[in-house]
Amino acid sequence: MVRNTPKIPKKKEVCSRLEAGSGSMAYTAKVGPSILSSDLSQLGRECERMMECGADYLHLDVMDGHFVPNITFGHPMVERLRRCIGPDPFFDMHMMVSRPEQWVKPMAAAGANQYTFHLEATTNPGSLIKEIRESGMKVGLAIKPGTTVEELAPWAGQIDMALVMTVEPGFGGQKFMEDMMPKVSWLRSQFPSLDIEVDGGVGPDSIYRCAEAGANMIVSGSAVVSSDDPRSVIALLKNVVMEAIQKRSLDR
Ligand SMILES: O=C(CO)[C@@H](O)[C@H](O)COP(=O)(O)O
Ligand SMILES: [Fe+2]
Repeated sequence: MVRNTPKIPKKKEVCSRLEAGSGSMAYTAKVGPSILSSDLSQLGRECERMMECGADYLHLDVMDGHFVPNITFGHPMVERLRRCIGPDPFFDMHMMVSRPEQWVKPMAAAGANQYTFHLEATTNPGSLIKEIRESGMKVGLAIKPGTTVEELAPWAGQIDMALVMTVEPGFGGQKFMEDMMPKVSWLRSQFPSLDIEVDGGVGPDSIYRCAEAGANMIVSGSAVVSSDDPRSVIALLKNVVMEAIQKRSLDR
């Protein structure tokens, strides 16, 4: 797919943009359960349960049966969920869809907070980023395991979050791909203030590698949702990431 790419921004440019935007260079540890593995007939209740157990945000997986071989839900469900759960929980929409441009406005109207699209799904990331921002949402940019991090880098100065997939998108409950960690480390070294999310097979066994590599936004589906004690799993994931962030700041 031919993509219109800008030059890779220098570290300093990204930092000053983020400093200007947020007043701080610090990124924080956040855990966002993916509700894909939960009982979707009880979506509202499941989301409330996750927030009560200490989730920082909710990661909502939208699949269109075309970009990935699975179907979940779309903006009408998100709108209902927003009404049911209230204005506070942050909705990170993971848009595994072939035409991400199509759903920006409907998702914004439905109450989404962040629109994370796949780089592989568009020929014009720049105009999509602009449109998402103009719709009042934060911008996330995701890459599948086969996409290099260098392809994402030119956009890093314009996005709020980079999502490094640690499984092939489409299904929950898959095995964590440790060989994606160099992508996270590279992004963290080049863009020290960027929010970096990992998604797929992340749980108590794999969190140490994610945290050490530099991920700070942790999506966890089956490990959290299917646990007898989701509160403890969320707390563990968050603590491991917080400690890694602290260590990194002391090493600087
Ligand atoms: O986007 C996806 C899968 O495509 C993820 O959000 C998964 O749903 C996470 O679930 P686990 O792999 O943690 O079970
Ligand atoms: Fe996801």
